[in-house]
Amino acid sequence: MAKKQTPMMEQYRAIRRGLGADTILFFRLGDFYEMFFDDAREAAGILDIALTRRNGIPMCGVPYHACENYVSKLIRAGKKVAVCDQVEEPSQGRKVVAREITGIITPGTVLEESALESKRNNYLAALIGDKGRFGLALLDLSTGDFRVEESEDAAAVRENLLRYDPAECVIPESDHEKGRFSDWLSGDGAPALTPHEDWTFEEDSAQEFLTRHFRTRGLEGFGCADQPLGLRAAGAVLHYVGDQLQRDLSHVTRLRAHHPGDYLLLDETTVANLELVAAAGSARSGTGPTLLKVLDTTRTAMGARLLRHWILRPLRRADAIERRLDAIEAFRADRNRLDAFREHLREVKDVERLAARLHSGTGSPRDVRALACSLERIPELRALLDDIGCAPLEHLRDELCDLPELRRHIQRAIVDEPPALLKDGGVIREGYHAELDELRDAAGEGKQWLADFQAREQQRTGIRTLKVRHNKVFGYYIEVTKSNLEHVPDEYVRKQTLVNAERYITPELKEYENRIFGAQERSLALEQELFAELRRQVLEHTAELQSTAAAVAGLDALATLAERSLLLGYVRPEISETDVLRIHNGRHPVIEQMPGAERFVPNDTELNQSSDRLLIITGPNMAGKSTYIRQVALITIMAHLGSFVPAERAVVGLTDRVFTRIGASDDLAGGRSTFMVEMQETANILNNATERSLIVLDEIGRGTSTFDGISIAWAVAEHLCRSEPSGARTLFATHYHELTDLARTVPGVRNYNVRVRESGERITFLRKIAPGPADKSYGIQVARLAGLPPEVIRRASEILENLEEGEFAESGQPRLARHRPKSKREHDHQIPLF
Ligand SMILES: Nc1ncnc2c1ncn2[C@@H]1O[C@H](COP(=O)(O)OP(=O)(O)OP(=O)(O)O)[C@@H](O)[C@H]1O
Repeated sequence: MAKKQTPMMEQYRAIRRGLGADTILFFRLGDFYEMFFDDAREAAGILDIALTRRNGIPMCGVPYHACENYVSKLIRAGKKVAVCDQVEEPSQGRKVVAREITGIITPGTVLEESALESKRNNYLAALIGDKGRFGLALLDLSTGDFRVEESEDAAAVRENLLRYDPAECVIPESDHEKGRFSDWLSGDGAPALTPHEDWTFEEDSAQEFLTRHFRTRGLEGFGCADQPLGLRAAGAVLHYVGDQLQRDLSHVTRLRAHHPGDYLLLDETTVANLELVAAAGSARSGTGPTLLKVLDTTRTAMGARLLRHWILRPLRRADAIERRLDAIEAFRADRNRLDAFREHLREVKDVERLAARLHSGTGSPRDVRALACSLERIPELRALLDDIGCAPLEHLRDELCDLPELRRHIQRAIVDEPPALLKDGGVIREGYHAELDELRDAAGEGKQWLADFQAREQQRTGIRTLKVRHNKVFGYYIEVTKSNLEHVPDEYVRKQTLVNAERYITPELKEYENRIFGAQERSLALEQELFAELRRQVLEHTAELQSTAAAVAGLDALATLAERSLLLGYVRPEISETDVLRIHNGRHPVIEQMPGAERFVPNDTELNQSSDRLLIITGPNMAGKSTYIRQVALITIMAHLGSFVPAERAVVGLTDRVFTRIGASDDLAGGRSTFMVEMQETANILNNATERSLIVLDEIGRGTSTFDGISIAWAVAEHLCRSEPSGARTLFATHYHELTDLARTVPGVRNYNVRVRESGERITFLRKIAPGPADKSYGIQVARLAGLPPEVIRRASEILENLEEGEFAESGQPRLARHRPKSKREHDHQIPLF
């Protein structure tokens, strides 16, 4: 386009040039934020708004007063939004009004309520790798949660990063250029990537940023001394958020060190396979049943976030697990107390995010009011824990602060139901501030005066339809319809002529108008001042509010687990330092809750390293093999997160990782076939399992030819049992009956089958696990149950018989075409290979 640019477009381009391709520039023009060029094309699609053209330039826009929802939508789509405002009043003679970027909102730093999910954290991550070690920092700006961890185990760091599911990840610029970490941070639901200057990740810079932020002399007090890389990542986070984005960080008061060894590691596949927080095939917040859904009856958003976190990061230290179990036990001991406690929790709002919003300056009068209402519940919560006699709960109780003076102050200051926006006024309660009351009286009297004035003028002029009205241009005026014009007094000053009426003012009216407006304006300004002061007072208590929020979250999660355990019939697991996993009458926590499902049949499990190391589970299709092996994994995970478990008794040895290889799924987008995915997952397990791991394998080798499949499955099973130091405890569900022979040759292998009862052509699923291999597959019976047409079933039976009788052609292929006389048995044994 050879057209000369307008000065405004030049200004736009100059500002846009400084921003990355993943950022959309909101450019303020009058009452709109406009987007141009590629920004406009992309945003119009995401926001579902019209894309137009002016002078050939693609553009779209959103009204400035409603921009929050649009920003939230873009952020949820993984975009960053730079807001560019006019920073001076337009004046004559100026070609273009000055504009500047006044804020950048990114997926990892957004605080707008509409962009956040109340029941999950919103993390900004930073990642750095150096000399074979990796450091990770995670900040949830919406709550103030800030943590670091470090490890030389790249896979563990990657898995942990994914567990936190960050919305955005900061990495050093040079790593980004080299494409480092790209395989960690790509794919569906991957975080927005933010390359950030290398020097901010250096040790010296990190030291400076962290000590400056936390106002400490050194970093020793954080207990992160052994995590220099974690601290470097944390430094970069502080620089990015505080210095580059200029966001308030004063509510980030703690940095916590996490040691990957303290947690049971769950990889991405396992989290998905076991449907811990999202149902199979569903997006991030899918709708199907999950473990989280069964367990989450939390009463507060803080509790919900914590419980989710516990499920994704179960513990690995017995003392920490026992503390949670003790707390649940104590809650369970008194059902009335538990119910009352949970009832009070209902009234506690999201104190953590309220405090963060107030820090960022976006907190509304309703937020402050909600804070006071929440604080009001604290004394009752504390009282309910007074004689509970359980150290972990007493510890949490002592962290609860009700800040009575602050609470009373807020209640005195703010009306019961404040408006959403401060600028609407009516936020501060009557009687709180004498001057405000006077101003409001003056404004109120003014309004009364207007009513009286109208009545008086009607009377005086005899014009019954005379009205005192108001608009933005003239302020207050008197309106008289055309038919009454002859009665208009001389002192009325005409301001405007309409088709049917004339508009007038009088000096008296104007004088009162000034009084009313003056009083209204001053009272609004005063309200804002008073509110700002109140907010300052709230912020002085940030530390107490945060510790209260953390304690409420913990208490809510524990009380929830107690309530669930009572309602769903769970027992306290016995945590063992040994390698045993012994479950008596265990159940699948999710399947047993499915509405309309058959009554769940409980089953036992015995796994240990010495004698029952690898269980081969055979049985017909649909018998319940997958359900059984998942249930064992889920019970193990539940015990580690400190929950009671669905069983009559469970002894759970401490476990370092749970691996799963379940089902077949193509990764078409990633260009990997079913079999390739399966083998890569298996390789990951064989390479990383330790003698402390639990492995759940469902149908290995199904994605290839039968003989290849059996051979691979056999070798994998042998390897798992034999190789040292691995020898993880394994559950192996399979249709390959050949594998049951492993029990004869490899020590530690045990056969189990899921029993069915056969009566004639019918089979009944008993859902019971019994020692020994299954005798046959019943594939055809299950196919009949599924409704395959009778002729297909008949023909399959026939082919099966041919196969069983060794009807092979010289080529080695079964003579499938051969038909048998009708009188022959139609349904019989399948060869185990089927
Ligand atoms: N112990 C049980 N009690 C009650 N119902 C069960 C039990 N185990 C499984 N089921 C039900 O049986 C269905 C089939 O179970 P599952 O998928 O585990 O079978 P499978 O043996 O793995 O089958 P396939 O070999 O075809 O994959 C489940 O969806 C569940 O509803």
